[in-house]
Amino acid sequence: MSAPGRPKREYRSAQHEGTPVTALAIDVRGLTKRYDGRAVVDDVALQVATGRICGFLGPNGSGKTTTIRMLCGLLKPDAGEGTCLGLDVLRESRAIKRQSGYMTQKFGLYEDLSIRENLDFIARLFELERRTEAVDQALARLGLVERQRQLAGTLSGGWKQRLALAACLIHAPRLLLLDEPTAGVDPKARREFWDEIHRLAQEGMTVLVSTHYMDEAERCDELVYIAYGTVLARGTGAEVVRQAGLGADASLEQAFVALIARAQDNFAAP
Ligand SMILES: Nc1ncnc2c1ncn2[C@@H]1O[C@H](COP(=O)(O)OP(=O)(O)OP(=O)(O)O)[C@@H](O)[C@H]1O
Repeated sequence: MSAPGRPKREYRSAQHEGTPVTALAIDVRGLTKRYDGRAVVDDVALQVATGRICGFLGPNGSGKTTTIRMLCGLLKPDAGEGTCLGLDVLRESRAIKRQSGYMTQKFGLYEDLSIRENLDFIARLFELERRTEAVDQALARLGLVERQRQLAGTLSGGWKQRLALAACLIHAPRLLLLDEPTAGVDPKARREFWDEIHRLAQEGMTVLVSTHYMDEAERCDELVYIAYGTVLARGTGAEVVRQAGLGADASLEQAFVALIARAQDNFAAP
């Protein structure tokens, strides 16, 4: 786990200057979403301090994507309340969307546009005033300058993820919601991606990132483990291991296996 006490600089963004920085970038409780009468997210509470990297883990279908989509205002919760970036998740979802970057599981950019054209398109959607400058900054930040004319469809998985992250950053958000951003990406590209996430957090960006990779969980400041739509454990790695009822020398993977075994007894259909 990265050092919890590391100093933070405020993530500066031209678009959101003057917006107050709240101590908790995410502060929600009771979040619930039902489909066909079944709660797929059930009374979830999440608190993430500004500038922290929170790993969001859980088995397939446990409710991570649904939770993330409720946080960024793409999905209306059936119940729950709270704030993202100090904005009400129920009433101010438009403002939350403008100040957060959401990276979906699937590459969502245009394969027949170049890297630069994709970023320019996103900048237009956000109606950015200094569009060229924003695109240039995103290209430079993610090391994409030399490839800017390359068609997105011809990029490898790792470079696609870089482009997707650049697109998330184009409007200088203060919160990143990343849904399995490195799925299927090779270890070197994953490591570089995470180095960038840490640089952003050092500048004050808050990051909620879902992942199935244990080495990525290790690189988070804190973790939330969810299954059956319910939070089973949260805290630092050591705290999660303790909550799983294991000794201090147990791994995170062992902790998750123990937590899910316990949850199966409580939640699984007979
Ligand atoms: N629009 C929908 N209609 C009906 N059920 C849905 C819908 N969206 C999600 N679900 C169900 O909600 C549950 C949680 O899905 P969700 O995608 O949030 O899980 P997840 O933890 O992100 O999974 P994964 O790790 O596989 O991405 C699943 O059982 C899924 O089938």
